[in-house]
Amino acid sequence: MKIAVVGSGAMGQLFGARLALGGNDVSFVDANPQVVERLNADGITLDFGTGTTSVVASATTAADARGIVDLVMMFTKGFHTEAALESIGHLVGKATFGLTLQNGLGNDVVLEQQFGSERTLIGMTDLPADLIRPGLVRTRREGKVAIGGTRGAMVAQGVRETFSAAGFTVAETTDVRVPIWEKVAFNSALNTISALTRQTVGQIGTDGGTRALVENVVDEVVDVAHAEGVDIDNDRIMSAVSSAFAHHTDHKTSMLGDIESGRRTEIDNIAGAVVQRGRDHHVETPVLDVLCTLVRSTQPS
Ligand SMILES: NC(=O)C1=CN([C@@H]2O[C@H](COP(=O)(O)OP(=O)(O)OC[C@H]3O[C@@H](n4cnc5c(N)ncnc54)[C@H](OP(=O)(O)O)[C@@H]3O)[C@@H](O)[C@H]2O)C=CC1
Ligand SMILES: CC(C)(CO)C(=O)C(=O)O
Repeated sequence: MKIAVVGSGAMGQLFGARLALGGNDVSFVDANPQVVERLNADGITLDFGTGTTSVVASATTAADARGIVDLVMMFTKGFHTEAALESIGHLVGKATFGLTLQNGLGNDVVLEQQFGSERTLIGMTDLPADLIRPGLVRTRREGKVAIGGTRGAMVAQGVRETFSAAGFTVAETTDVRVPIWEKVAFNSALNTISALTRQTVGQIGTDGGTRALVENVVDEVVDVAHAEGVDIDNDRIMSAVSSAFAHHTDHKTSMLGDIESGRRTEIDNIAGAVVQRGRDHHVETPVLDVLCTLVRSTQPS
């Protein structure tokens, strides 16, 4: 499959490298010319903790990217998706699918403007990626992806098979909104708390205070999701959280990474989007309200 990964940071490099190692024709697109240069010069090395794997990479900025692709995989931060999609319009043909596994809510709406609802694929991943430097990503093998279509799951089958063939664990799902919202619950808790306390995922798990806060946030997101008609499950979310505490011990969440680098966070795409939907449904989210306010006041304006 001919795939353009748009946004070649931690996750773009992880997924693009694994899909390339799986035999796909992957090109990387990024807004930062220095990232492009490093990827072309050094390729990408994935450090799984138990060993490393390397692959050559072909990267460009959007303006230099050429050729219609089968799949555009979005891995910018949520607030950059619209501009990034506009810049790669020339790679999109009538048969091109768009896929987002970005965190947060509302990514489907942005992709549908470019690909139409028939060709928009949405989903989630709980694989972690830490960008040590462009071309070196620390990650883990434990984790999965879930992929579905905004207009039903059938159209997603071919893309799911491509991911399976590249060695990803692809979760079975009848309603892809469920894993997306369950991941939003997970991120609303772990990403905000890590961003504010500067703790790694493992440290949040060993601190009784932050562990309790995680449970409060998850309860609130579950209430909002149920009000939206999405049947997410508190026990399943807490089990994913426990697994991250055990396996993703040293991982700094992407929101903590952003705070440490003085960059804007995805607070409005993740926890802020839940608060907004809570308001729409008259569901109170007092803990999330406080966390959102604190993260917003911590990030650069
Ligand atoms: N890191 C993780 O462990 C996980 C992250 N996610 C989600 O995946 C998504 C990506 O996260 P992550 O990889 O960590 O983010 P990064 O910030 O590492 O990577 C995003 C990349 O996109 C680039 N970019 C910005 N604007 C554009 C544009 N217009 N066109 C092309 N590229 C652009 C950025 O450049 P610049 O830096 O110059 O802005 C950066 O290189 C987020 O939604 C995140 O929540 C999901 C699961 C796990
Ligand atoms: C914590 C993690 C890795 C969950 O998989 C994540 O989604 C993030 O860092 O944004």
